[in-house]
Amino acid sequence: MTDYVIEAKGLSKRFGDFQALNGVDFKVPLGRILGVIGANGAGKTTMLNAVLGLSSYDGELSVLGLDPSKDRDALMQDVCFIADVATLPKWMKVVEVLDYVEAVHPRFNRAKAMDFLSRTKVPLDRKVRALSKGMTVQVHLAVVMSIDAKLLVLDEPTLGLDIIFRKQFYQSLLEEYFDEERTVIITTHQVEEVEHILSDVMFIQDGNIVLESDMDELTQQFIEVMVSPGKEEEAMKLGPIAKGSTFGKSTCVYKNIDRETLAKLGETRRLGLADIFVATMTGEA
Ligand SMILES: Nc1ncnc2c1ncn2[C@@H]1O[C@H](COP(=O)(O)OP(=O)(O)OP(=O)(O)O)[C@@H](O)[C@H]1O
Repeated sequence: MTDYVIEAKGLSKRFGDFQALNGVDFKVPLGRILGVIGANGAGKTTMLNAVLGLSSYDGELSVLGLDPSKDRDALMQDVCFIADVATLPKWMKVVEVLDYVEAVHPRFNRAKAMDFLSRTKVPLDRKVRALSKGMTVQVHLAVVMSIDAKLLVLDEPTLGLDIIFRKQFYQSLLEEYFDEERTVIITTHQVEEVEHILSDVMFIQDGNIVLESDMDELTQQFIEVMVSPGKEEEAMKLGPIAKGSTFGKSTCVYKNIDRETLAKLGETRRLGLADIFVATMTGEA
């Protein structure tokens, strides 16, 4: 077994003429919660599908020491995932879904799933077909969170869920599911809701990884300055990575420039993940 849960080298995916993933290299260590952030169509799902052995790819890829393109069955013993299109058999009642998973998956903990569902309004005797969109996702999450897996991949897991459940979900993911023996990968556009649980982050743009960092390090690196009148020229000389304006004052975002230097230009503040993402991708503060 390698030290990394995932190791990718030159990982590529092409759909006809279109290069969806462009020879990316990355490593994901054990015991981390990685957020994969990118605009629509950036290549997040394409990357996760390769990791899960759901699609072919070029390049080298090892997941839990296995080759996902060849060893998918073995891999699925230790990997659990929820795709951005949550699908469950529509003809089954919720309780039958639990019966089914219990019968086929040796590491499924039914009591845990029941506990999870007891915090929702999902009726166990209702057919999946008759559940609301959010309830279907809740059932799906209850199932995957109750399987003892080494790698959990969540592609837009909270799509269609109300804000209260979304908060509860991420809280229980952190407090009840996650431990240092597991690794979780999450993609979501609701960056503000996950940033407090992430240990690492990866930004993807047009099939390339444009940033990879430890969360703590990342938030230390970026500082926004609301530039005081008369300091604009000085501010530009320090090479901001993004510019904008707030209340008629210009704002600049800097990467890796110490706070004391920047404080001479105006009021400074650290940025959240969403702002760092926008500044990095668009050059706008
Ligand atoms: N089966 C396919 N055939 C052709 N092109 C595809 C296919 N699947 C994905 N693509 C293209 O690859 C690119 C990356 O898609 P992907 O689904 O990985 O994006 P994403 O980052 O997950 O986006 P979103 O946030 O919108 O879900 C897109 O341009 C998409 O149209």
